[in-house]
Amino acid sequence: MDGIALGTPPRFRVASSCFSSSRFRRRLLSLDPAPGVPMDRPRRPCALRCTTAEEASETEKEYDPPTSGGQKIANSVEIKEWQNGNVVDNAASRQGIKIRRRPLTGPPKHYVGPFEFRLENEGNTPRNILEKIIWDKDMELKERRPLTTLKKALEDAPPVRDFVGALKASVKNTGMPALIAEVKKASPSRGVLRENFDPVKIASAYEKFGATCISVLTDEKYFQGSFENLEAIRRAGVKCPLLCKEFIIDAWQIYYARSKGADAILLIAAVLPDLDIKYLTKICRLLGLATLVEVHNEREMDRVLSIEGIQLIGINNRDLETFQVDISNTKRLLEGERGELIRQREIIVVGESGLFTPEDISYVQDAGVKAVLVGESLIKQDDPGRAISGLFGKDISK
Ligand SMILES: O=P(O)(O)OC[C@@H](O)[C@@H](O)c1c[nH]c2ccccc12
Repeated sequence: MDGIALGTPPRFRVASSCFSSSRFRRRLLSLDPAPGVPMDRPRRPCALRCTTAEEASETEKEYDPPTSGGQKIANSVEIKEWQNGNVVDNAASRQGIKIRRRPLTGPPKHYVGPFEFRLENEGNTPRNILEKIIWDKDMELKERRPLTTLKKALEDAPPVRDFVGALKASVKNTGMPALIAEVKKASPSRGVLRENFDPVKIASAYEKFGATCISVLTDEKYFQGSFENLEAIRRAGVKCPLLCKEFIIDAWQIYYARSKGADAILLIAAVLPDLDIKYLTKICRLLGLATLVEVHNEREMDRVLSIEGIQLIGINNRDLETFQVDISNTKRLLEGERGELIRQREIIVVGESGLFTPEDISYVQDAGVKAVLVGESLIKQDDPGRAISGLFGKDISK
C-alpha cells in the first residue's frame, strides 16, 4: 500500500464547500425520509467528512453510535476511526480494499527556473481504472449542489417501488432467475456498446419483454450514462423498479438518486469499507431504497456476510480493476459454507456481468443465483427487448 494516499485522512479530503460546515451537516441531518418511512435521524454520514479538527471533535459531541434496526453497527474503536477519518487509511487496508481515496493534493510542485511542474508517483496517480473512476467521482462530487436544494425534490420524488419484492415474486412465478436488464451506453472496457441510444425506448422494451427490474448507469464520464436517463425512464411510466448504477462514495448521491426516482442503489464492496456500507445501507433504508451490495471475491463476500440485514448481494463476474470476466466466479463464491449461509438467511444473490447465452443463465442459476444483471448482451442487439428471449432461450414476457 502506498503511504501518501493512505496517509491523508479521507474525511478531511472529500469535504466540498457545501459540506464544509457543521451547520450544513445539521441541515442534512434534519432531512426527512421519504413519506411513510419511519423517521430515524442519520447521524454521521460518511459523506460528511469533517474539514477541520475542530469540526471532528464537535461532531464527536453530537454523535451517537450508528445503529441499524436497533442494532449497533460499530464498536467504539471503529467509531473513533470513522470519526477521525481513519477508515480508509486503516480499516480499509485491513479489510483488503485496494482502492485508495484521492489524495488531497496533487503531485508535489517542483520549480526549475520559471517553470513549475508536478512529479507523478505511485501515491498520487491512480493505479487502475476503478481507482481512477473513484478519484474522478470524488472531484465530481465537489461540484454537487447543496443538499438543501434536494429537499423539495425528495418530497416530489415518485414513490419507491419494492425492488427486492419484485425479484422474489418473479422467481416464484417463473422458476427462472429474475432479469435486471441494464440501460448502458458504454463502458471503459467495451467502449460504446450502442450508438443509437434511446434510454426510455430501451427500458420500455426491456419491460415489455420480461425484465423484472431495470438498472440504469448514471456515471457520465466512463459509462456515458446520466441521472437524467434515470429520471426520464421513471417519468415515462416504466413500472419495473429501477437500480441506480453509480459509484457511490457519499450519502449525497443516494439522496440525489432517490430524487430522480431510483428504487435501489448499488454499493461496491471493493470501494467501501464495512462501516461505510453499513452507514450507506442505513441511509437507503431510511429512504425506503433497496441496496445491492456488490462483491467480486471471497474476502468481499465474507465482509458483506458479516454485515447484518443485507438482503441483496451481487456477485460481479467482472473484476473492475482488471476488467477480466469469468462467470465461474459466481459459482465459486456460492460454494460451501457461504452458499449455506446465504440460503439460510434467504439473501437474494444477483449474478452480474458477462452473461450471453441460455447456458450462462442456467450455469449461474445452478450455482444459486435468483437474479441476473445483464447489459452488453442485450444492449448490443438491434432490438434489446427481443434479445431477452434469446438470452433465456425462451419468451419470459408472460
Ligand atoms: O454488460 P454486462 O457484462 O452484462 O454487465 C452488466 C453489469 O453487471 C455491469 O455493468 C456492472 C456490474 N457492476 C458494475 C459496477 C459499475 C459499473 C458497471 C457494473
